[in-house]
Amino acid sequence: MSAGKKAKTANLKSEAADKQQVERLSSLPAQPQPVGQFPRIRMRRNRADDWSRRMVAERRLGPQDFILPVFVKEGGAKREAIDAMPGVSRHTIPSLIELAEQAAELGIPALALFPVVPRELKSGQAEEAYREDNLCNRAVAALKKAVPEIGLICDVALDPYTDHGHDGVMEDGVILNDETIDVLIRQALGQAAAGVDVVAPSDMMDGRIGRIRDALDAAGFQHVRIMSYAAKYASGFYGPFREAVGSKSALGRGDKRTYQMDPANGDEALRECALDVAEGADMLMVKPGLPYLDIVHRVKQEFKMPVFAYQVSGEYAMMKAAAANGWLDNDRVVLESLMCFKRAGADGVLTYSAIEAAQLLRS
Ligand SMILES: NCc1[nH]cc(CCC(=O)O)c1CC(=O)O
Ligand SMILES: [Mg+2]
Repeated sequence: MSAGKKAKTANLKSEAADKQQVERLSSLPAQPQPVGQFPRIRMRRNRADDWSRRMVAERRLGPQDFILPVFVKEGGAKREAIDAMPGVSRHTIPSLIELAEQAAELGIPALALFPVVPRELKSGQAEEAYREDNLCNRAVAALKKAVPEIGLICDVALDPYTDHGHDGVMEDGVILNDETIDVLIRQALGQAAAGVDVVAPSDMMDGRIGRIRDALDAAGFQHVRIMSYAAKYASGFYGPFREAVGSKSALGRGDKRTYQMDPANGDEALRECALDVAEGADMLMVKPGLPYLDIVHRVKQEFKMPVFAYQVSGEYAMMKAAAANGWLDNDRVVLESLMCFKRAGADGVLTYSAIEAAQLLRS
C-alpha cells in the first residue's frame, strides 16, 4: 500500500469512529433538567466581570453625545447662580468664553445659547429678537472668534423678547402663527449673520422650518443647519428655565398649550416631525427628555435621521434636588439618565450636565 493510500484509509477509519461516538452520545438520555432551577442559559455569566460587561455593552456614552445649553446675560457681576438649577449660571460673554473653552477641551461638540434679555428690551413685537447687535448675536460672534472649534446653536423663538413671555406675537390673547414666522425669519437671519452654525426653532409655529430654510438660502446662508424642536410638548418641566431667562413672571397668566404639544399625544409627534423633515430640517429634537423617551424611540425608528433629545431644566432640577438631599447618587443618575437617551435612539442630548458628565466619563 502506498503511503498516500494508507493515510486515506486511516482518515476513513477515524471518520467512522467519530460518527459512532456522535451516535452514542446522542442516544444517551437527556440530562434531567430540574424545572425552574439551574438554567442552562445564565444571563449573569456575561455580567460577572467588568471586562466582560464592557465587552458586551451595546452602547458607549461619550462627550460627543452632549450639547451644553448655556445662559448669557449682559455685563456686571461675572456670573449669577440660578436657584432651581444648582451648578448652572447666567454667564457674561467673557465667562461664557471660558466655559466654551472648557467644553471644547472636554470634547463636547456644541453649545446651545439662551440670552437673558433685560426687561426694558422686551416688547409686544419682540423687535429686540432681530436687532443686529443684540446680546445673543454679540455672544455668537465673540464665541465664534474665541472658540471656533465648538459648534453654536441658537434658539429661534420670541419668548426671551416678548413682554408677555410667549414664543410668538400675540393679538387679543391669540399667538399669531404667520406673523410670528415673519419675525422668526428676521431673528434667524440675524443669528446667521453673526456666525451661528445651527438655528433651532423652538417656537412650534406651523410652517416655520420651510420659510426659515428659504430665507436662509436666499440670503446666502445655505450652510446654516436647522435643528427643529419638532416635537416639543407643553410641559411643566420647563419651570426652572423660565426662571433662568426671566420669561416666567412675564408669562404670568396663560400657558403654551395652543402651540406646544399635548403630553397625551404620540402619533401627533410623528406628524410634526414628518412636516419638519419635508420642510428641510437637518436634525430633529424631542423635548422634554426622560418622560418622552417613547417619542425619541419612535421618531428615530421612523425617520432614521439625526434625533436629539433635550433633558430640560426641570429634569436637571429633580436630579440635583434629590442628590442634595442625599436621596440619589448624583454621578450615577447623571450618567444613567444620559445612557438611557442613547438606548432609546437619540444621537445626542442637550443636557445641563454636559460638563460634569464629560468629566465623570474621563475620570
Ligand atoms: N422657546 C423657549 C424655550 N427653549 C427651551 C426651553 C426650555 C428648556 C428647559 O427647560 O431647559 C424653552 C422654554 C419654553 O418653551 O417655555
Ligand atoms: Mg410643527
